Formats: sequence, structure tokens, C-alpha cells
Amino acid sequence: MSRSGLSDTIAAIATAPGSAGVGIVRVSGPRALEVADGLFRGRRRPSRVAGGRFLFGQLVAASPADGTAPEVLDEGLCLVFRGPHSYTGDDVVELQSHGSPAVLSRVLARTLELGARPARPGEFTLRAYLAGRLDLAQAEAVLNLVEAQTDAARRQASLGLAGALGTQVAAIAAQLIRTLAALQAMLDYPEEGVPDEDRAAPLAAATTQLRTLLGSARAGQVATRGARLALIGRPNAGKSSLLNALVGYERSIVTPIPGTTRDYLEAGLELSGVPVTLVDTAGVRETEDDIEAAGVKQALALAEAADLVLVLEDGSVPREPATPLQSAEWPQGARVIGLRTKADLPAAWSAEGVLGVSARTGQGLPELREAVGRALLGDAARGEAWLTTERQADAARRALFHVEAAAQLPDELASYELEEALRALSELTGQDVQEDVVDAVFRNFCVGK
Ligand SMILES: Nc1nc2c(c(=O)[nH]1)N(C=O)[C@@H](CNc1ccc(C(=O)N[C@@H](CCC(=O)O)C(=O)O)cc1)CN2
Ligand SMILES: Nc1nc2c(ncn2[C@@H]2O[C@H](COP(=O)(O)OP(=O)(O)OP(=O)(O)O)[C@@H](O)[C@H]2O)c(=O)[nH]1
Ligand SMILES: [Mg+2]
Repeated sequence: MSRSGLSDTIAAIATAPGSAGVGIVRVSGPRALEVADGLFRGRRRPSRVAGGRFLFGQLVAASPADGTAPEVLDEGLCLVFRGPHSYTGDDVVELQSHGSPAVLSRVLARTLELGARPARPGEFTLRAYLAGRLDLAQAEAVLNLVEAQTDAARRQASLGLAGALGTQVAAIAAQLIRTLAALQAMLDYPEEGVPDEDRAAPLAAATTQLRTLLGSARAGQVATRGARLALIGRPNAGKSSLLNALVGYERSIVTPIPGTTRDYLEAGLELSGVPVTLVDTAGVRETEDDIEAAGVKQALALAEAADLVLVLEDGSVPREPATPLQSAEWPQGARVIGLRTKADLPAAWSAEGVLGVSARTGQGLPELREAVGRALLGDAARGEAWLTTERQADAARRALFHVEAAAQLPDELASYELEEALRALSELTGQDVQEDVVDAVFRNFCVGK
């Protein structure tokens, strides 16, 4: 699907739906300038100006058959980009009008009358990719940039768009190619005696780099797509109060009566640069009440599905020994932060690794925000490219698998594994992918991007 109609001229509204100061209709393809000539009236015809110029004038509808003047849709600008010096690599024209949905839909309709067809989602960026102006990881970064809700997400996407991931992948591939060359030399000229370190050192370097890259996958996805945090604890532990303190308004009902929260509820906020959905849940306890029991069951399921669980225990009353809710009781590897609540009251207990917080005074909340950031982003190095999609993580995982296999195997078999690893790496940047992979990437784009 994605590669059909590549020589068509496509058009779409590039700006967001709704009213705005300015709105843009973008046209790309061999007939872009002809389309512009047909609907733009200014001092010069768009097809007569050099790329990189803009014209001021009027956007006009079709000329009536009776020879009267065409209807003026709006005044506006026409930007001319001549291929290959454009976003897509083809001729591109932007028609910039006032940002009115009524104007934009008429301008778009006119481009279609003049020979353009509606662009499919992501088709402008797809063309840039197919023209070799972006690699696939950069195209994914474009999507992440458009969707970025926080500065951390923007920063990662911006690094990705600049090609940081491609650069890192190329460095890893270079190590593998060095190893392959050493192996080949050894197989072809065994009598020359190529030293073993020639193969071990670059392989070890590639392994380390791939592990670091994979270590960033969770951070990259969390920063891009956000994370769900479940608040779990016994009735009255202070879950709803903590949620309210974190979001800064009375989102959830708080009372001294245990069992106040029955159904779960969600609130969105930004924590350490990550878009977070906090989930308040019913207090967990044995109960005869069917409604409450349903809430308890739901709370545990929500904890299970969350990216991170905050386990709250009331610090103002003696700690219940060995409750299944103590953070220490959670299975190894579970992502849990243990909290001792109501830290403004005299502490009835304390435990190592459990953070004291007070919803009432705000004590411990900065530390909690920091701990959440650490748990979600890990120590993924700042300034380096992160893997931001599952597709990228999967390719990196396969590359690592083959590199590790190569390190274990005799020479003849190792070179096969290295070739597989290189293939997986080139998928990361999209040099060696099937059309359906490309389609899957661009399917998530909006029309006009
Ligand atoms: N109005 C507008 N703003 C926009 C875009 C756009 O298409 N239109 N972009 C799109 O999403 C982004 C900018 N990306 C772009 C990337 C390359 C070229 C381009 O024409 N490159 C040519 C010419 C470079 C030059 O003159 O120096 C080239 O690379 O050869 C344009 C926009 C963000 N802002
Ligand atoms: N002193 C003090 N009291 C708190 C704090 N947090 C909560 N409380 C009180 O503890 C009681 C229970 O608070 P909630 O936030 O409703 O507790 P919950 O965990 O949501 O309870 P359920 O919804 O019943 O499971 C209320 O009376 C709160 O005012 C705190 O930080 N300090
Ligand atoms: Mg509650």
C-alpha cells in the first residue's frame, strides 16, 4: 500500500483542526506548482519563482464559466520548495491562509480539483523516508515529536530526528564489521594466525553498546508514551490524599472512614518529565461486602498492569506484620516504591527503603517525585539517543542475541550470527525492512505529517 501512488501529487491540511492564527495546506509532488498556479493569485505565478521563496496574494476558487472573477477564498502566502530541496524531496507548495477550518477545507478542495489527491496519514514523511532524506528511526522521531507532551519527550524526539540513533547504530555496526573481517581473514588465511583479540575486543564493545541502548528502551517508551502509576494500600493508608497532593487539587474523595474509595479513578500529571497517569484504587482488605470486594480485586489487577506501583502504608499506626502489601513482599523485579504515609504525625514504625511522605505537609513529595523519575527512566544516559518504540527495542534485542551467540561459537558459525546481527541493526534504521514494517510505522501518523 505505502509505495503505490508515489508519483501522485498529494495534499492535506498540515495544521491542527480548529481555529488558529494561521493554517497551512501542503501540496507535494510533480504537479504541486501547477496546482499552486491554479489557486494562487499574486504578483508572480508560483511556478515562476525559485525554491525557497514565498509570495503574498489571494487564494481563489475556480473561475466561473461566464467569465466573471473567481471567488476569493482568503488572502495568504504561497511558499515554494523545489525538489529535491524540500521536506519530501519532491516539489512542495505550502498555501498559508488564516487558520479557519472553513477556509482550509475550501483551499484543500481546490487543490483536489486541480489534480492533487488527499494524502494518506504520514505520507509526506513516508516520501521523505523513501527519498532517503530520513531513516526509519528519524521518521519515528517525527511522530514522537508531533505527539510530545513533555519537555523530556520533546528532547528525545529531537535527538532522534537529528539522527542520533542512526549514528549510534552505525558505530555498533562498525564493530561487528571489524569482527567479521577478522573472522574472514582467519578462515581464508589460517596460516597467517590472526590474533584472537581482534575478534574479542570489538565484539565485547558491541555487546556493551547494545546493552546500554536496550537499557534505554523502557525510558524511551515511558518518556514518549507516558506511564501508569497505581496507588495501592490498605483502607485509610492515605492513597486518595496522596493523589490529591500530587495533582494539586481535590480530585479524589478523602474521609476518615476506611473504604472511602470504591471504584478506581485516574488523574494526569507530569512527574520528572514523564507524562504520568496516577490511578487511585480501593483499599485492599478482606471484606464481606461484595461491592468492596470487587473494588479490591480491581485494585490488584490495576497494580499488576501498572508501570510502577506505589505501595502506601500508614506510618501513624503500628505496621501490620507480613501483609501482602508491604513493599518488601512484592515479587523481585516488580517495580514498586514503598511509602510510609502521614509522616507529619509521630512515626509508629520505620523501615529501610521505605520513603516517608505526608500529603498534609508535602514532606517527602520532592523525594517521591525523584524516586518515580529514577524508577521510570533508570540511568538512561542524558544526551544519548534512546530507543523509543517497541519496534526499535525488538530489533536491538535480536541484534544483541546474535552478537552474544557469535561470542560463544566457533569461527565458521560466528560469522553467520554476526551477519544476522547486522541485519537486525539495519532494521533499526530501516535500511533492510519489508514494506509491512514501514506501513506499520506510518499508520500511526496523522494526515498532513
Ligand atoms: N511551514 C512549515 N514549517 C515546518 C515544516 C514544514 O514543512 N513547513 N516542517 C516539516 O515537517 C518542519 C521543518 N522541516 C523541514 C525540513 C526540510 C525542509 C526543506 O525544505 N529542506 C530543503 C531546503 C533546506 C534549505 O533551504 O536550507 C533541503 O533540505 O534541501 C523544510 C522543512 C517544521 N516546520
Ligand atoms: N495527618 C495526616 N493525615 C492524613 C494524611 N493523609 C491522609 N490522612 C488522613 O487519613 C484518612 C484517610 O485518607 P484517604 O486519603 O481517604 O485514605 P485512602 O487510602 O484513600 O482510604 P480508602 O479510600 O478508604 O482506601 C483521612 O482522614 C485523611 O485526612 C497525611 O499525610 N497526614
Ligand atoms: Mg481513597
